[in-house]
Amino acid sequence: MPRTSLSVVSDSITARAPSKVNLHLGVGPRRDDGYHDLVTVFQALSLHDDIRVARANEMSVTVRGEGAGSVPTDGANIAVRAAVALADWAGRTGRVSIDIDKSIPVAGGMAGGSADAAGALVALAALWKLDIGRDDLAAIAADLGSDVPFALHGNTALGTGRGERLMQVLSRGEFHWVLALAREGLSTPAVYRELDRLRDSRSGGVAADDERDLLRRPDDLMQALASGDARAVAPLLHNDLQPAALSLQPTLRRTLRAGIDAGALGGIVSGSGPTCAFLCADEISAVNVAAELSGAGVARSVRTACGPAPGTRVLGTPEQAH
Ligand SMILES: C[C@](O)(CO)[C@H](O)COP(=O)(O)OP(=O)(O)OC[C@H]1O[C@@H](n2ccc(N)nc2=O)[C@H](O)[C@@H]1O
Ligand SMILES: Nc1ncnc2c1ncn2[C@@H]1O[C@H](COP(=O)(O)OP(=O)(O)OP(=O)(O)O)[C@@H](O)[C@H]1O
Repeated sequence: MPRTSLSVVSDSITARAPSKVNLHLGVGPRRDDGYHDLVTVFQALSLHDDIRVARANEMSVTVRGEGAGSVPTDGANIAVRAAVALADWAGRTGRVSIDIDKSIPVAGGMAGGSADAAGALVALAALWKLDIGRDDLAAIAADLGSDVPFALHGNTALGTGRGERLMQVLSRGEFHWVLALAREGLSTPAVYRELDRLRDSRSGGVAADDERDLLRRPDDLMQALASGDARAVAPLLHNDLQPAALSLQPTLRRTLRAGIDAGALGGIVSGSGPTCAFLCADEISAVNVAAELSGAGVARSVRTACGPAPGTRVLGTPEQAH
């Protein structure tokens, strides 16, 4: 009988978790708890991390790949926090090894840590054969971080609250992206703080009317996504955090300009940045834009990716792992 991965995975399970870009990110004023209400449209991208878990004598985590040197390998790693939270829910000890293979840039605004948390949750739920419903898993995910529920969900979704409340958005076809990875990361709380500072310095804060505008649902964008027309989507890309990210890393302006000059339909800072995401007309255009951006020297490295990608899932066969 051929050896299937299910026999392999009785000892270890690997989950694949997507990155994300926010096609629209409307940010309300700072709340009393320090968070900001959002209205955001997430799209999951094919750039992913793989998270492998196995039974062990004690909890451990290793990280390799993109930016591995700057990721903690102790209890501060969000995948470890996810394992502890799921073990608590299940009333068991969390003695597992977690091995993370990163492709998602660290502190890049593409929810890399959130992907690792989602990957640990899904892989461990399978390893421990937990009978856990989608809602309980989403609640644990939301406690770990605002982007973690979307990393579980994948595809394209409207996020509200702090980004953890999700509704599926209809998106037709495939969108082709080029990602320009920056040399230095940006801290998410620092970017939100910079947005508050810019707003306070300009107008003394956010007025009630502005607040309604900031948190308006982007219906035009949602229609464009349903039509599958990248040319209609591109001019509707919007990120309220972009001015704050540009204020903290002014060289990103040059990156955004270079992507448009190279032929992208539109470009945006991804989430809290500093990764810049460029939407292209098709796969060939994306390859050309990526080549030109690489040559322009405005990024540490350049990748192509497709969206929407599925949510975090267990890799069932060895073939699927490629
Ligand atoms: C920028 C985005 O990636 C857009 O999807 C997310 O809003 C960030 O989500 P995340 O990294 O999962 O963030 P969390 O771990 O929940 O929060 C980190 C910090 O970001 C800020 N934060 C995050 C989410 C939110 N809706 N408002 C905030 O102000 C807060 O300072 C918070 O302490
Ligand atoms: N598994 C992990 N992967 C990456 N970073 C981690 C991980 N665990 C903890 N961290 C810490 O979290 C910080 C933020 O990393 P992350 O890659 O999630 O940022 P991000 O992609 O900008 O987040 P987001 O897009 O959700 O705001 C890192 O600087 C790192 O110290």
